[in-house]
Amino acid sequence: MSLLDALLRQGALRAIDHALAQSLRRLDEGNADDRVLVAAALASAAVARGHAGVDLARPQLACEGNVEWPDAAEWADALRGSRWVAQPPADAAAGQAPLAIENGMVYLRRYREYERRLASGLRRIAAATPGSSGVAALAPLFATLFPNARDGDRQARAAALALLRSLLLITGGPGTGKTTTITRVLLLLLAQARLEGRPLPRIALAAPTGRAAERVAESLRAATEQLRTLSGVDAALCDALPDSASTLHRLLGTIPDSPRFRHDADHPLPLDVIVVDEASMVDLPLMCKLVEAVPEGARLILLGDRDQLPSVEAGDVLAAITDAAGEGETLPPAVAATLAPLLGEVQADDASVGPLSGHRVQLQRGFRQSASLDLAPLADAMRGGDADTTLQLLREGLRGVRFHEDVSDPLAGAARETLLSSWREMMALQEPQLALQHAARLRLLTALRDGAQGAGVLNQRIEEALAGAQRDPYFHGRLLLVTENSYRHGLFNGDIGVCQHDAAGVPVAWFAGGSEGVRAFHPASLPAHTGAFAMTVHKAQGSEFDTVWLLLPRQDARTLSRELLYTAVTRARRELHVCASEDVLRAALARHAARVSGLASRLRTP
Ligand SMILES: Nc1ncnc2c1ncn2[C@@H]1O[C@H](COP(=O)(O)OP(=O)(O)OP(=O)(O)O)[C@@H](O)[C@H]1O
Repeated sequence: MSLLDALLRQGALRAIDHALAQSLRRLDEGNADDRVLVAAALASAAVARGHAGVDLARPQLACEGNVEWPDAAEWADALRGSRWVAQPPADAAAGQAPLAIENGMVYLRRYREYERRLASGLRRIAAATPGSSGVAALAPLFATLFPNARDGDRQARAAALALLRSLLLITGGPGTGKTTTITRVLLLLLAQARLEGRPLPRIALAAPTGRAAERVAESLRAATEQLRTLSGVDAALCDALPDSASTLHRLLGTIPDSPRFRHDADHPLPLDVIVVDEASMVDLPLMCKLVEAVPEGARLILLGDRDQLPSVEAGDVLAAITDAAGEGETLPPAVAATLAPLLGEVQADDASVGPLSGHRVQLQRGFRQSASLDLAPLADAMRGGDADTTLQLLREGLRGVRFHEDVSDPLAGAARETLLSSWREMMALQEPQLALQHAARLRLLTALRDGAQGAGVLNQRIEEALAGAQRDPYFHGRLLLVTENSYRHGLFNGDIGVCQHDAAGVPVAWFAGGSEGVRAFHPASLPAHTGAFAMTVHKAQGSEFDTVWLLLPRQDARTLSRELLYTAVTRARRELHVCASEDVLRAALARHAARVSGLASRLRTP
């Protein structure tokens, strides 16, 4: 039996992966090399698992078939001999063949092109260097904004570097001050333009989801209010800071029924500074399209936490870019000299390892300390995959963290009433705004979408417990999660709403936003949505809740990883409950959600 047929029989391939291989087989009139067909099916399967392509040395990452895989070198030779497989030089387009092979990876042509175009776009932006002549003149304002600049303050380093870089990555965990820093960067750029008599830069702030956009805008407004309290900061410049953020899709301008956007390389964004928050959630195609739409001479600043889950779609783009940019511990000597009026003496060396080195600053100190939750040691242990420390911390107890060891159903037993009573409180509210605020208090997060411990079943059980088996599908107090973007409604994947019945008993779905703070929709007119009392960790990315209950599955599952755990626990603001067994925690922490991608190596090439 051929390898392709064996994989199909084992159910290891999706119908669509198999269909691609079959179409090549038919075109070759039955003479096709089985290894080429399997590579085609795996390249397609790989994308569905978030990889840019299939690594021939690690095919099991794309598909879990129980087969003997071909030797990687011989497999690559067979592919190079096929008319279906292009072997383009690194910087050249792949031509018309449906597959491309490069550095031991086989790609569907489109994804190889996204990767190549993204790498070339990022190198283009990184290579443009804004003038450094006005830097010293900013020293007084800089010292006001960053009083600890000369003591190695990372936020100050990031802000200073932003003045000299067109491409900058500011990475850091929750509460390390990414938004605070970017607000000050934007103020400095406005002040610089003012000092030099130039028009003020046109600035846009964007995020991959509507919820993440709302959150960053909220933090930016708070950071701006803080700036107004500093003496020496011009209120007119504060007024010129952005006070809203949009989704990346909206920024780029969706075209109905088209994967293209209104803004692209031929119609670049009419902007000078583009800031993208939660960049870890941006996938390969979207990041490629964004970067191509950045006009010549404009700045692109990416903010994110590289230890969080990568995007659901093909990518892990932020991780690849940060890998290529290096740790950013030191500055190149010329940059350090230029920034000396702002930062004092900074460690410098010229161990430049590629076009992106010196374009990243990692913020390290967490500022959002909660009096009730001591999360940092646990988040650090999970991020590093340290299972012993994680278990020890969970068992010994940290402030605000409870470990429900071996509990696999928080809706049974002692926890049930704790969870339900909070939601019942929300159901008793009549004010949509208050109910939406209450909704952010508690969330049950699960690693799985399907099955008994999946978000779907958990929601059904919670809804039944709250409103009965014969419940109105839009009962008063039901939480809703939007699962697709709808520009018509202004509702986006990940938005949370609450149903309430008006005085006449008519159900209305309320969402945050609009001039009044809340917007009303008829439930029947909503875009695709589900219940939201429980949700997957993936869907919770970009949101925070006062109390998080994290449920891990009874058995290890492929979706579990240290990134998933880290993302889940860092959603909690005040209280975290973890329901898991030791075995599953260990298995999850041993796994990386890393994605196969050639982007980092493309970005290291000068
Ligand atoms: N240098 C600082 N000194 C004191 N407080 C700070 C400093 N930087 C940030 N903060 C405070 O820490 C909190 C978190 O900051 P901020 O929202 O900028 O972090 P973030 O990294 O953007 O967080 P998120 O994880 O939500 O994206 C805010 O309350 C902010 O005022």
